[in-house]
Amino acid sequence: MDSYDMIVIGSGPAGQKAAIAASKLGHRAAVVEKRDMVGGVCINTGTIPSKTLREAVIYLTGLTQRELYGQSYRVKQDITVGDLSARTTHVIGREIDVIRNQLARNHVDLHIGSAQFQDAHTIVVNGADGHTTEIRADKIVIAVGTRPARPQSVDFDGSTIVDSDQILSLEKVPGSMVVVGAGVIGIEYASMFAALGTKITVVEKRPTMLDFCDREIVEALTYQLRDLAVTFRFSESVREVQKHPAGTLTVLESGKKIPADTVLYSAGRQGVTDALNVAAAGLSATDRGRVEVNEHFQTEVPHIYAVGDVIGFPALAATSMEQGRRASYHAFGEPVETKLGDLQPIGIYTVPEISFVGRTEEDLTQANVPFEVGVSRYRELARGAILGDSYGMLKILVHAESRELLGVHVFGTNATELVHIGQTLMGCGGTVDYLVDAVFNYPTLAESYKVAALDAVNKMRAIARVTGSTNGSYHPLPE
Ligand SMILES: Cc1cc2nc3c(=O)[nH]c(=O)nc-3n(C[C@H](O)[C@H](O)[C@H](O)COP(=O)(O)OP(=O)(O)OC[C@H]3O[C@@H](n4cnc5c(N)ncnc54)[C@H](O)[C@@H]3O)c2cc1C
Ligand SMILES: NC(=O)c1ccc[n+]([C@@H]2O[C@H](COP(=O)([O-])OP(=O)(O)OC[C@H]3O[C@@H](n4cnc5c(N)ncnc54)[C@H](O)[C@@H]3O)[C@@H](O)[C@H]2O)c1
Repeated sequence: MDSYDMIVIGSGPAGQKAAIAASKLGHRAAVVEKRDMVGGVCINTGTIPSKTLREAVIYLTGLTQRELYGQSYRVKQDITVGDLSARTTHVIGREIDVIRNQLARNHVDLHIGSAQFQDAHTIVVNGADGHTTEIRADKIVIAVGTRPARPQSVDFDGSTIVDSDQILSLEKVPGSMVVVGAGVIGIEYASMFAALGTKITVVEKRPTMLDFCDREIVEALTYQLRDLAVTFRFSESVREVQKHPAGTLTVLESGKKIPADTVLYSAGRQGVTDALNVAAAGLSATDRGRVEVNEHFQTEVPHIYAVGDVIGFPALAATSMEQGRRASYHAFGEPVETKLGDLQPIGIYTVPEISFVGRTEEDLTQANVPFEVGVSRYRELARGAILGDSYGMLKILVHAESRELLGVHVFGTNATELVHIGQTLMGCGGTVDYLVDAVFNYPTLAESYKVAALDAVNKMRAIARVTGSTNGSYHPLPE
Protein backbone atom coordinates (compact mmCIF):
# COMPACT_ATOMS: atom_id res chain seq x y z
CA MET A 1 0.00 0.00 0.00
CA ASP A 2 1.36 3.47 -0.97
CA SER A 3 1.84 5.72 2.02
CA TYR A 4 1.85 9.54 1.94
CA ASP A 5 2.21 12.46 4.32
CA MET A 6 -0.99 13.91 2.86
CA ILE A 7 -3.81 12.62 0.67
CA VAL A 8 -6.11 15.20 -0.90
CA ILE A 9 -9.52 14.09 -2.18
CA GLY A 10 -10.51 16.28 -5.12
CA SER A 11 -8.39 18.26 -7.60
CA GLY A 12 -10.40 21.49 -7.73
CA PRO A 13 -8.80 24.80 -6.67
CA ALA A 14 -8.87 23.83 -2.96
CA GLY A 15 -7.33 20.37 -3.45
CA GLN A 16 -4.65 21.50 -5.91
CA LYS A 17 -3.33 24.20 -3.61
CA ALA A 18 -3.41 21.94 -0.54
CA ALA A 19 -1.38 19.26 -2.34
CA ILE A 20 1.14 21.64 -3.89
CA ALA A 21 1.61 23.47 -0.56
CA ALA A 22 2.35 20.11 1.12
CA SER A 23 4.90 19.29 -1.56
CA LYS A 24 6.56 22.72 -1.33
CA LEU A 25 6.91 22.15 2.43
CA GLY A 26 8.84 18.96 1.65
CA HIS A 27 6.10 16.38 2.18
CA ARG A 28 4.88 13.50 0.01
CA ALA A 29 1.39 14.24 -1.30
CA ALA A 30 -1.20 12.53 -3.48
CA VAL A 31 -4.45 13.72 -5.05
CA VAL A 32 -7.39 11.43 -5.80
CA GLU A 33 -9.71 12.58 -8.59
CA LYS A 34 -12.46 11.01 -10.66
CA ARG A 35 -11.83 10.32 -14.32
CA ASP A 36 -12.37 13.35 -16.62
CA MET A 37 -12.60 15.74 -13.67
CA VAL A 38 -8.99 16.90 -13.19
CA GLY A 39 -9.26 20.58 -12.19
CA GLY A 40 -12.60 20.04 -10.47
CA VAL A 41 -15.91 21.77 -11.06
CA CYS A 42 -13.90 24.96 -11.44
CA ILE A 43 -12.23 23.88 -14.70
CA ASN A 44 -14.73 21.38 -16.10
CA THR A 45 -18.24 22.69 -15.45
CA GLY A 46 -18.09 25.85 -13.32
CA THR A 47 -15.88 28.91 -13.22
CA ILE A 48 -13.73 28.44 -16.30
CA PRO A 49 -16.34 27.26 -18.85
CA SER A 50 -18.84 29.88 -17.68
CA LYS A 51 -16.31 32.70 -17.80
CA THR A 52 -15.02 31.60 -21.20
CA LEU A 53 -18.58 31.37 -22.51
CA ARG A 54 -19.17 34.90 -21.25
CA GLU A 55 -16.10 36.16 -23.08
CA ALA A 56 -17.27 34.45 -26.30
CA VAL A 57 -20.76 35.94 -25.90
CA ILE A 58 -19.42 39.45 -25.35
CA TYR A 59 -17.10 39.20 -28.34
CA LEU A 60 -19.48 37.56 -30.83
CA THR A 61 -22.57 39.65 -29.95
CA GLY A 62 -20.55 42.88 -30.07
CA LEU A 63 -22.72 43.98 -27.13
CA THR A 64 -20.10 46.18 -25.48
CA GLN A 65 -19.40 48.02 -28.75
CA ARG A 66 -22.97 49.06 -29.50
CA GLU A 67 -22.75 52.48 -27.83
CA LEU A 68 -20.08 53.29 -30.40
CA TYR A 69 -21.24 51.44 -33.53
CA GLY A 70 -25.03 51.37 -33.10
CA GLN A 71 -27.58 48.95 -31.65
CA SER A 72 -27.50 46.62 -34.67
CA TYR A 73 -23.73 46.00 -34.39
CA ARG A 74 -22.82 42.28 -34.25
CA VAL A 75 -19.53 40.47 -34.91
CA LYS A 76 -21.54 37.42 -36.07
CA GLN A 77 -25.22 37.31 -36.98
CA ASP A 78 -26.29 33.75 -36.17
CA ILE A 79 -24.25 32.64 -33.19
CA THR A 80 -24.29 28.86 -32.80
CA VAL A 81 -23.46 26.65 -29.85
CA GLY A 82 -20.43 25.53 -31.90
CA ASP A 83 -19.13 29.12 -32.00
CA LEU A 84 -19.42 29.33 -28.24
CA SER A 85 -18.13 25.89 -27.28
CA ALA A 86 -15.02 26.07 -29.49
CA ARG A 87 -13.52 28.66 -27.17
CA THR A 88 -14.64 26.85 -23.99
CA THR A 89 -13.20 23.50 -25.09
CA HIS A 90 -9.88 25.12 -25.96
CA VAL A 91 -9.54 26.89 -22.59
CA ILE A 92 -10.63 23.85 -20.54
CA GLY A 93 -8.07 21.64 -22.32
CA ARG A 94 -5.32 24.13 -21.75
CA GLU A 95 -6.15 24.59 -18.04
CA ILE A 96 -6.28 20.84 -17.39
CA ASP A 97 -2.86 20.53 -18.99
CA VAL A 98 -1.48 23.30 -16.74
CA ILE A 99 -2.83 21.58 -13.61
CA ARG A 100 -1.53 18.13 -14.56
CA ASN A 101 1.86 19.66 -15.27
CA GLN A 102 1.93 21.58 -11.97
CA LEU A 103 1.04 18.46 -9.97
CA ALA A 104 3.64 16.39 -11.83
CA ARG A 105 6.49 18.86 -11.44
CA ASN A 106 5.74 19.09 -7.72
CA HIS A 107 5.86 15.26 -7.50
CA VAL A 108 2.22 15.04 -6.39
CA ASP A 109 0.87 11.59 -7.34
CA LEU A 110 -2.49 11.68 -9.13
CA HIS A 111 -4.73 8.64 -8.47
CA ILE A 112 -7.66 8.44 -10.87
CA GLY A 113 -10.82 7.05 -9.30
CA SER A 114 -13.46 7.76 -6.69
CA ALA A 115 -12.13 7.98 -3.11
CA GLN A 116 -13.81 6.42 -0.11
CA PHE A 117 -12.70 6.32 3.52
CA GLN A 118 -11.85 2.86 4.85
CA ASP A 119 -10.75 4.29 8.18
CA ALA A 120 -9.42 7.64 9.42
CA HIS A 121 -6.06 7.15 7.67
CA THR A 122 -6.88 4.83 4.73
CA ILE A 123 -8.53 5.70 1.42
CA VAL A 124 -9.83 3.22 -1.12
CA VAL A 125 -9.61 4.47 -4.71
CA ASN A 126 -12.28 2.88 -6.90
CA GLY A 127 -11.10 3.08 -10.51
CA ALA A 128 -13.55 3.31 -13.41
CA ASP A 129 -12.41 -0.17 -14.60
CA GLY A 130 -13.50 -1.76 -11.29
CA HIS A 131 -9.92 -1.88 -10.03
CA THR A 132 -9.43 -0.71 -6.39
CA THR A 133 -6.28 0.57 -4.67
CA GLU A 134 -5.68 1.39 -1.03
CA ILE A 135 -3.52 4.32 0.00
CA ARG A 136 -2.84 5.78 3.43
CA ALA A 137 -1.63 9.08 4.89
CA ASP A 138 -0.98 10.87 8.18
CA LYS A 139 -3.11 13.83 7.03
CA ILE A 140 -6.14 13.84 4.77
CA VAL A 141 -7.82 16.82 3.08
CA ILE A 142 -11.41 16.57 1.90
CA ALA A 143 -11.83 18.93 -1.10
CA VAL A 144 -14.70 17.21 -2.90
CA GLY A 145 -16.70 20.32 -3.76
CA THR A 146 -20.40 20.42 -4.70
CA ARG A 147 -22.79 19.48 -7.50
CA PRO A 148 -26.03 21.18 -8.59
CA ALA A 149 -28.93 20.45 -6.21
CA ARG A 150 -31.58 18.53 -8.19
CA PRO A 151 -35.03 18.36 -6.63
CA GLN A 152 -36.71 14.95 -7.18
CA SER A 153 -39.79 16.70 -8.55
CA VAL A 154 -37.90 18.16 -11.54
CA ASP A 155 -37.35 15.90 -14.55
CA PHE A 156 -33.87 16.99 -15.73
CA ASP A 157 -33.36 15.69 -19.27
CA GLY A 158 -30.15 17.53 -20.14
CA SER A 159 -31.64 19.17 -23.23
CA THR A 160 -34.76 21.16 -22.28
CA ILE A 161 -34.65 21.05 -18.46
CA VAL A 162 -31.05 21.50 -17.40
CA ASP A 163 -28.82 22.26 -14.43
CA SER A 164 -25.71 24.44 -14.58
CA ASP A 165 -23.52 21.47 -15.66
CA GLN A 166 -25.84 20.50 -18.50
CA ILE A 167 -26.30 24.02 -19.84
CA LEU A 168 -22.81 23.78 -21.29
CA SER A 169 -23.91 21.07 -23.70
CA LEU A 170 -27.15 22.56 -25.07
CA GLU A 171 -27.58 21.73 -28.74
CA LYS A 172 -28.71 25.21 -29.76
CA VAL A 173 -29.09 28.68 -28.31
CA PRO A 174 -32.67 28.65 -26.98
CA GLY A 175 -35.17 31.28 -28.09
CA SER A 176 -36.58 31.49 -24.58
CA MET A 177 -35.46 30.30 -21.15
CA VAL A 178 -36.76 30.25 -17.58
CA VAL A 179 -34.00 30.59 -14.99
CA VAL A 180 -35.04 29.23 -11.59
CA GLY A 181 -33.03 30.87 -8.79
CA ALA A 182 -31.44 34.33 -8.98
CA GLY A 183 -28.25 33.27 -7.16
CA VAL A 184 -24.87 34.03 -8.72
CA ILE A 185 -25.06 31.08 -11.13
CA GLY A 186 -28.61 31.82 -12.29
CA ILE A 187 -28.04 35.50 -12.81
CA GLU A 188 -24.67 35.06 -14.59
CA TYR A 189 -26.20 32.64 -17.11
CA ALA A 190 -29.38 34.75 -17.41
CA SER A 191 -27.29 37.75 -18.44
CA MET A 192 -25.16 35.73 -20.92
CA PHE A 193 -28.18 34.21 -22.69
CA ALA A 194 -30.02 37.54 -22.64
CA ALA A 195 -27.01 39.05 -24.42
CA LEU A 196 -27.33 36.26 -27.03
CA GLY A 197 -30.95 37.30 -27.59
CA THR A 198 -32.69 34.56 -25.58
CA LYS A 199 -35.91 35.79 -23.96
CA ILE A 200 -35.26 35.21 -20.24
CA THR A 201 -37.61 34.98 -17.26
CA VAL A 202 -35.94 34.74 -13.85
CA VAL A 203 -37.98 33.18 -11.03
CA GLU A 204 -36.69 33.82 -7.51
CA LYS A 205 -38.47 33.00 -4.27
CA ARG A 206 -36.86 35.86 -2.33
CA PRO A 207 -38.06 39.45 -2.86
CA THR A 208 -34.64 40.58 -4.18
CA MET A 209 -31.47 39.07 -5.63
CA LEU A 210 -27.77 39.15 -4.69
CA ASP A 211 -28.58 40.41 -1.17
CA PHE A 212 -24.92 40.55 -0.17
CA CYS A 213 -24.14 43.21 -2.82
CA ASP A 214 -24.57 46.98 -2.74
CA ARG A 215 -28.26 47.77 -3.42
CA GLU A 216 -27.57 50.62 -5.85
CA ILE A 217 -25.39 48.34 -7.95
CA VAL A 218 -27.93 45.52 -7.96
CA GLU A 219 -30.53 48.08 -9.12
CA ALA A 220 -28.17 49.16 -11.91
CA LEU A 221 -27.71 45.52 -12.96
CA THR A 222 -31.47 44.91 -12.85
CA TYR A 223 -32.00 47.93 -15.11
CA GLN A 224 -29.39 46.71 -17.61
CA LEU A 225 -30.89 43.20 -17.67
CA ARG A 226 -34.44 44.53 -18.14
CA ASP A 227 -33.01 46.50 -21.05
CA LEU A 228 -31.97 43.12 -22.53
CA ALA A 229 -35.61 41.99 -22.17
CA VAL A 230 -35.12 39.95 -18.96
CA THR A 231 -38.33 39.56 -16.91
CA PHE A 232 -37.99 39.12 -13.15
CA ARG A 233 -40.52 37.22 -11.06
CA PHE A 234 -39.43 37.91 -7.47
CA SER A 235 -41.22 36.44 -4.41
CA GLU A 236 -42.39 33.58 -6.62
CA SER A 237 -41.70 29.87 -6.23
CA VAL A 238 -41.78 27.14 -8.82
CA ARG A 239 -44.48 24.54 -8.22
CA GLU A 240 -43.70 22.33 -11.18
CA VAL A 241 -41.80 22.18 -14.45
CA GLN A 242 -43.72 20.40 -17.21
CA LYS A 243 -42.25 18.99 -20.40
CA HIS A 244 -44.38 19.05 -23.58
CA PRO A 245 -43.53 18.22 -27.19
CA ALA A 246 -43.62 21.95 -28.03
CA GLY A 247 -41.48 23.04 -25.06
CA THR A 248 -41.51 23.46 -21.29
CA LEU A 249 -44.07 25.06 -19.02
CA THR A 250 -42.98 26.37 -15.64
CA VAL A 251 -45.89 26.61 -13.24
CA LEU A 252 -45.48 28.97 -10.27
CA GLU A 253 -47.14 28.64 -6.85
CA SER A 254 -49.06 31.84 -7.70
CA GLY A 255 -50.64 30.02 -10.66
CA LYS A 256 -48.63 31.83 -13.37
CA LYS A 257 -47.47 29.67 -16.29
CA ILE A 258 -44.30 30.48 -18.22
CA PRO A 259 -43.65 28.70 -21.55
CA ALA A 260 -40.03 28.41 -22.69
CA ASP A 261 -37.75 26.33 -24.90
CA THR A 262 -35.43 25.62 -21.95
CA VAL A 263 -35.47 25.74 -18.14
CA LEU A 264 -32.22 26.30 -16.24
CA TYR A 265 -32.63 25.09 -12.67
CA SER A 266 -29.97 26.86 -10.62
CA ALA A 267 -31.34 26.83 -7.10
CA GLY A 268 -28.33 25.93 -4.94
CA ARG A 269 -25.68 23.20 -4.67
CA GLN A 270 -25.12 20.02 -2.64
CA GLY A 271 -21.78 18.86 -1.11
CA VAL A 272 -20.40 15.67 -2.76
CA THR A 273 -19.84 13.72 0.46
CA ASP A 274 -22.38 10.92 -0.08
CA ALA A 275 -19.95 8.49 -1.75
CA LEU A 276 -17.07 9.26 0.63
CA ASN A 277 -18.20 7.11 3.57
CA VAL A 278 -17.09 9.82 6.01
CA ALA A 279 -18.58 7.80 8.89
CA ALA A 280 -15.71 5.28 8.53
CA ALA A 281 -13.35 8.13 9.46
CA GLY A 282 -15.50 9.18 12.44
CA LEU A 283 -17.00 12.15 10.58
CA SER A 284 -20.47 13.30 9.60
CA ALA A 285 -21.88 15.57 6.90
CA THR A 286 -24.91 17.89 7.04
CA ASP A 287 -28.06 17.21 5.03
CA ARG A 288 -26.63 19.58 2.37
CA GLY A 289 -23.51 17.39 2.20
CA ARG A 290 -21.31 19.97 3.96
CA VAL A 291 -18.51 19.18 6.44
CA GLU A 292 -17.95 21.44 9.46
CA VAL A 293 -14.46 22.78 10.26
CA ASN A 294 -12.71 25.08 12.75
CA GLU A 295 -10.73 28.22 11.80
CA HIS A 296 -7.76 26.02 10.75
CA PHE A 297 -10.03 23.94 8.47
CA GLN A 298 -9.76 20.90 10.77
CA THR A 299 -12.79 18.66 10.99
CA GLU A 300 -13.84 17.03 14.26
CA VAL A 301 -11.10 14.46 13.52
CA PRO A 302 -8.05 16.77 13.82
CA HIS A 303 -5.79 15.17 11.18
CA ILE A 304 -8.60 15.35 8.60
CA TYR A 305 -9.13 18.78 7.03
CA ALA A 306 -11.91 20.03 4.75
CA VAL A 307 -11.62 22.99 2.37
CA GLY A 308 -13.39 24.63 -0.56
CA ASP A 309 -17.06 24.44 -1.47
CA VAL A 310 -17.65 21.38 0.71
CA ILE A 311 -17.38 23.61 3.82
CA GLY A 312 -19.91 26.13 2.45
CA PHE A 313 -19.79 29.94 2.21
CA PRO A 314 -18.28 31.75 0.38
CA ALA A 315 -17.80 28.80 -2.04
CA LEU A 316 -15.55 30.62 -4.50
CA ALA A 317 -12.57 29.34 -6.44
CA ALA A 318 -10.45 32.19 -5.10
CA THR A 319 -11.15 31.48 -1.42
CA SER A 320 -11.02 27.71 -1.95
CA MET A 321 -7.42 27.94 -3.16
CA GLU A 322 -6.37 29.93 -0.13
CA GLN A 323 -8.19 27.59 2.26
CA GLY A 324 -6.31 24.66 0.69
CA ARG A 325 -2.94 26.33 1.19
CA ARG A 326 -3.76 27.31 4.77
CA ALA A 327 -4.98 23.82 5.68
CA SER A 328 -1.70 22.31 4.46
CA TYR A 329 0.39 24.86 6.31
CA HIS A 330 -1.52 24.11 9.50
CA ALA A 331 -1.23 20.37 8.99
CA PHE A 332 2.57 20.61 8.74
CA GLY A 333 3.09 23.26 11.42
CA GLU A 334 4.01 26.08 9.01
CA PRO A 335 2.87 29.44 10.42
CA VAL A 336 0.51 31.70 8.43
CA GLU A 337 0.91 35.37 9.36
CA THR A 338 -2.55 36.72 8.63
CA LYS A 339 -6.13 35.61 9.25
CA LEU A 340 -8.35 34.87 6.25
CA GLY A 341 -10.40 37.94 7.05
CA ASP A 342 -13.00 40.28 5.64
CA LEU A 343 -10.96 41.55 2.71
CA GLN A 344 -11.91 38.80 0.28
CA PRO A 345 -13.25 40.27 -2.95
CA ILE A 346 -16.45 39.08 -4.59
CA GLY A 347 -16.66 39.07 -8.38
CA ILE A 348 -19.92 38.43 -10.20
CA TYR A 349 -19.48 37.90 -13.92
CA THR A 350 -22.83 39.11 -15.08
CA VAL A 351 -22.98 41.21 -18.23
CA PRO A 352 -22.05 43.91 -17.04
CA GLU A 353 -19.91 42.63 -14.18
CA ILE A 354 -20.01 43.50 -10.47
CA SER A 355 -17.27 43.38 -7.90
CA PHE A 356 -16.79 44.54 -4.34
CA VAL A 357 -14.61 44.26 -1.30
CA GLY A 358 -15.30 45.25 2.29
CA ARG A 359 -18.57 46.53 3.67
CA THR A 360 -21.80 47.74 2.10
CA GLU A 361 -23.70 50.95 2.84
CA GLU A 362 -26.49 48.85 4.30
CA ASP A 363 -24.36 46.98 6.81
CA LEU A 364 -22.41 50.12 7.87
CA THR A 365 -25.68 51.95 8.47
CA GLN A 366 -27.02 49.06 10.52
CA ALA A 367 -23.83 49.01 12.59
CA ASN A 368 -24.02 52.83 13.14
CA VAL A 369 -20.63 53.40 11.52
CA PRO A 370 -20.45 56.98 10.16
CA PHE A 371 -19.28 56.99 6.54
CA GLU A 372 -19.19 59.11 3.43
CA VAL A 373 -19.73 57.92 -0.13
CA GLY A 374 -17.58 58.89 -3.11
CA VAL A 375 -18.79 58.00 -6.60
CA SER A 376 -17.17 58.07 -10.01
CA ARG A 377 -19.14 57.38 -13.19
CA TYR A 378 -17.44 55.87 -16.21
CA ARG A 379 -19.30 58.27 -18.51
CA GLU A 380 -17.20 61.09 -17.04
CA LEU A 381 -13.93 59.26 -17.54
CA ALA A 382 -12.08 59.51 -20.82
CA ARG A 383 -11.48 55.73 -20.76
CA GLY A 384 -15.23 55.16 -20.28
CA ALA A 385 -15.93 57.19 -23.44
CA ILE A 386 -13.21 55.36 -25.39
CA LEU A 387 -14.64 51.98 -24.32
CA GLY A 388 -18.25 52.99 -24.90
CA ASP A 389 -19.25 52.19 -21.30
CA SER A 390 -21.53 54.95 -20.02
CA TYR A 391 -23.28 53.01 -17.24
CA GLY A 392 -20.23 51.82 -15.23
CA MET A 393 -19.54 53.24 -11.80
CA LEU A 394 -17.16 52.93 -8.87
CA LYS A 395 -18.21 53.76 -5.35
CA ILE A 396 -15.99 54.01 -2.29
CA LEU A 397 -17.16 54.11 1.32
CA VAL A 398 -14.95 56.16 3.63
CA HIS A 399 -15.01 56.27 7.43
CA ALA A 400 -16.19 59.79 8.33
CA GLU A 401 -13.65 60.13 11.15
CA SER A 402 -10.63 57.91 10.47
CA ARG A 403 -10.92 58.48 6.67
CA GLU A 404 -10.06 54.80 6.08
CA LEU A 405 -11.58 52.97 3.12
CA LEU A 406 -14.33 50.65 4.36
CA GLY A 407 -15.67 49.31 1.09
CA VAL A 408 -15.29 49.48 -2.70
CA HIS A 409 -18.14 48.62 -5.06
CA VAL A 410 -17.69 48.54 -8.84
CA PHE A 411 -20.14 47.97 -11.69
CA GLY A 412 -19.18 47.82 -15.36
CA THR A 413 -16.16 47.07 -17.54
CA ASN A 414 -13.22 45.52 -15.64
CA ALA A 415 -15.00 45.73 -12.26
CA THR A 416 -13.50 42.41 -11.14
CA GLU A 417 -9.97 43.67 -11.85
CA LEU A 418 -10.39 47.25 -10.59
CA VAL A 419 -11.59 46.14 -7.16
CA HIS A 420 -8.11 44.95 -6.24
CA ILE A 421 -6.71 48.50 -6.10
CA GLY A 422 -9.15 49.25 -3.28
CA GLN A 423 -8.53 45.85 -1.69
CA THR A 424 -4.78 46.51 -1.54
CA LEU A 425 -5.23 49.98 -0.08
CA MET A 426 -7.65 48.62 2.52
CA GLY A 427 -5.28 45.77 3.38
CA CYS A 428 -2.59 48.35 4.12
CA GLY A 429 -4.96 50.45 6.24
CA GLY A 430 -4.83 53.30 3.68
CA THR A 431 -7.05 56.37 3.77
CA VAL A 432 -8.98 58.29 1.15
CA ASP A 433 -6.19 60.89 1.17
CA TYR A 434 -3.81 58.47 -0.56
CA LEU A 435 -6.25 58.25 -3.47
CA VAL A 436 -6.75 62.02 -3.57
CA ASP A 437 -3.01 62.61 -3.87
CA ALA A 438 -2.14 59.68 -6.13
CA VAL A 439 -1.51 60.12 -9.86
CA PHE A 440 -3.10 57.40 -12.01
CA ASN A 441 -2.37 56.62 -15.65
CA TYR A 442 -4.62 58.55 -18.03
CA PRO A 443 -6.92 57.60 -19.66
CA THR A 444 -7.74 54.59 -17.44
CA LEU A 445 -10.67 53.24 -15.45
CA ALA A 446 -8.33 53.19 -12.41
CA GLU A 447 -8.64 56.96 -12.44
CA SER A 448 -12.16 56.40 -11.09
CA TYR A 449 -10.58 55.85 -7.64
CA LYS A 450 -9.21 59.39 -7.62
CA VAL A 451 -12.49 60.87 -8.87
CA ALA A 452 -14.48 58.95 -6.24
CA ALA A 453 -12.00 59.94 -3.51
CA LEU A 454 -12.30 63.62 -4.42
CA ASP A 455 -16.08 63.28 -4.36
CA ALA A 456 -15.99 61.77 -0.85
CA VAL A 457 -13.53 64.35 0.46
CA ASN A 458 -15.57 67.24 -1.00
CA LYS A 459 -18.63 65.97 0.90
CA MET A 460 -16.61 65.59 4.10
CA ARG A 461 -15.27 69.12 3.68
CA ALA A 462 -18.81 70.46 3.23
CA ILE A 463 -19.81 68.86 6.56
CA ALA A 464 -16.68 70.23 8.24
CA ARG A 465 -17.50 73.73 6.96
CA VAL A 466 -20.95 73.61 8.51
CA THR A 467 -19.79 72.17 11.83
CA GLY A 468 -16.51 74.11 11.96
CA SER A 469 -14.57 70.88 12.61
CA THR A 470 -11.20 70.07 11.03
CA ASN A 471 -12.07 66.59 9.80
CA GLY A 472 -12.80 67.67 6.25
CA SER A 473 -9.18 68.56 5.75
CA TYR A 474 -6.22 66.54 4.65
CA HIS A 475 -4.84 63.93 7.06
CA PRO A 476 -1.37 62.86 5.95
CA LEU A 477 -0.43 59.23 6.41
CA PRO A 478 2.14 58.62 9.14
CA GLU A 479 5.76 58.63 7.84
C1 LIG B 1 -21.37 27.76 -12.98
C2 LIG B 1 -20.37 28.15 -11.93
C3 LIG B 1 -19.66 29.32 -12.07
C4 LIG B 1 -18.72 29.70 -11.09
N1 LIG B 1 -18.04 30.87 -11.25
C5 LIG B 1 -17.12 31.25 -10.33
C6 LIG B 1 -16.35 32.43 -10.50
O1 LIG B 1 -16.51 33.15 -11.48
N2 LIG B 1 -15.44 32.75 -9.57
C7 LIG B 1 -15.22 31.97 -8.47
O2 LIG B 1 -14.34 32.32 -7.64
N3 LIG B 1 -15.94 30.84 -8.27
C8 LIG B 1 -16.87 30.47 -9.17
N4 LIG B 1 -17.59 29.32 -9.00
C9 LIG B 1 -17.33 28.51 -7.82
C10 LIG B 1 -16.06 27.65 -8.00
O3 LIG B 1 -16.14 26.87 -9.16
C11 LIG B 1 -15.91 26.79 -6.77
O4 LIG B 1 -15.85 27.63 -5.64
C12 LIG B 1 -14.66 25.94 -6.82
O5 LIG B 1 -14.64 25.10 -7.95
C13 LIG B 1 -14.58 25.09 -5.55
O6 LIG B 1 -13.39 24.40 -5.55
P1 LIG B 1 -13.21 23.04 -4.73
O7 LIG B 1 -11.77 22.72 -4.87
O8 LIG B 1 -13.79 23.18 -3.40
O9 LIG B 1 -14.10 21.96 -5.47
P2 LIG B 1 -14.45 21.57 -6.96
O10 LIG B 1 -13.91 22.51 -7.97
O11 LIG B 1 -15.91 21.34 -6.93
O12 LIG B 1 -13.66 20.20 -7.16
C14 LIG B 1 -13.93 19.08 -6.37
C15 LIG B 1 -13.44 17.85 -7.07
O13 LIG B 1 -13.52 16.76 -6.18
C16 LIG B 1 -13.82 15.60 -6.94
N5 LIG B 1 -14.41 14.57 -6.08
C17 LIG B 1 -15.59 14.60 -5.44
N6 LIG B 1 -15.80 13.47 -4.76
C18 LIG B 1 -14.71 12.69 -4.97
C19 LIG B 1 -14.34 11.40 -4.56
N7 LIG B 1 -15.10 10.67 -3.76
N8 LIG B 1 -13.16 10.91 -5.01
C20 LIG B 1 -12.35 11.63 -5.82
N9 LIG B 1 -12.65 12.87 -6.23
C21 LIG B 1 -13.82 13.39 -5.82
C22 LIG B 1 -14.78 16.06 -7.98
O14 LIG B 1 -14.79 15.19 -9.09
C23 LIG B 1 -14.24 17.45 -8.31
O15 LIG B 1 -13.40 17.38 -9.43
C24 LIG B 1 -18.51 28.89 -9.96
C25 LIG B 1 -19.22 27.69 -9.82
C26 LIG B 1 -20.14 27.33 -10.80
C27 LIG B 1 -20.88 26.04 -10.64
N1 LIG C 1 -18.81 34.72 -9.86
C1 LIG C 1 -18.77 33.87 -8.85
O1 LIG C 1 -18.01 34.05 -7.95
C2 LIG C 1 -19.67 32.67 -8.84
C3 LIG C 1 -20.39 32.34 -9.96
C4 LIG C 1 -21.24 31.26 -9.88
C5 LIG C 1 -21.33 30.52 -8.74
N2 LIG C 1 -20.63 30.85 -7.65
C6 LIG C 1 -20.77 30.08 -6.40
O2 LIG C 1 -21.70 29.01 -6.53
C7 LIG C 1 -22.59 29.01 -5.41
C8 LIG C 1 -23.93 28.41 -5.79
O3 LIG C 1 -24.67 29.30 -6.62
P1 LIG C 1 -26.24 29.14 -6.90
O4 LIG C 1 -26.63 30.32 -7.70
O5 LIG C 1 -26.54 27.79 -7.44
O6 LIG C 1 -26.89 29.03 -5.47
P2 LIG C 1 -27.51 30.07 -4.44
O7 LIG C 1 -27.88 29.26 -3.29
O8 LIG C 1 -26.62 31.23 -4.27
O9 LIG C 1 -28.80 30.63 -5.17
C9 LIG C 1 -29.92 29.90 -5.37
C10 LIG C 1 -31.10 30.87 -5.47
O10 LIG C 1 -32.20 30.13 -5.87
C11 LIG C 1 -33.34 30.55 -5.14
N3 LIG C 1 -34.29 29.43 -5.12
C12 LIG C 1 -34.14 28.23 -4.50
N4 LIG C 1 -35.22 27.44 -4.75
C13 LIG C 1 -36.07 28.14 -5.56
C14 LIG C 1 -37.35 27.85 -6.16
N5 LIG C 1 -37.95 26.67 -6.01
N6 LIG C 1 -37.95 28.81 -6.90
C15 LIG C 1 -37.32 29.99 -7.08
N7 LIG C 1 -36.12 30.32 -6.54
C16 LIG C 1 -35.48 29.40 -5.79
C17 LIG C 1 -32.77 30.90 -3.77
O11 LIG C 1 -33.62 31.78 -3.08
C18 LIG C 1 -31.43 31.53 -4.15
O12 LIG C 1 -31.54 32.92 -4.35
C19 LIG C 1 -22.68 30.46 -4.99
O13 LIG C 1 -22.92 30.58 -3.61
C20 LIG C 1 -21.32 31.01 -5.35
O14 LIG C 1 -20.46 31.01 -4.25
C21 LIG C 1 -19.80 31.93 -7.68
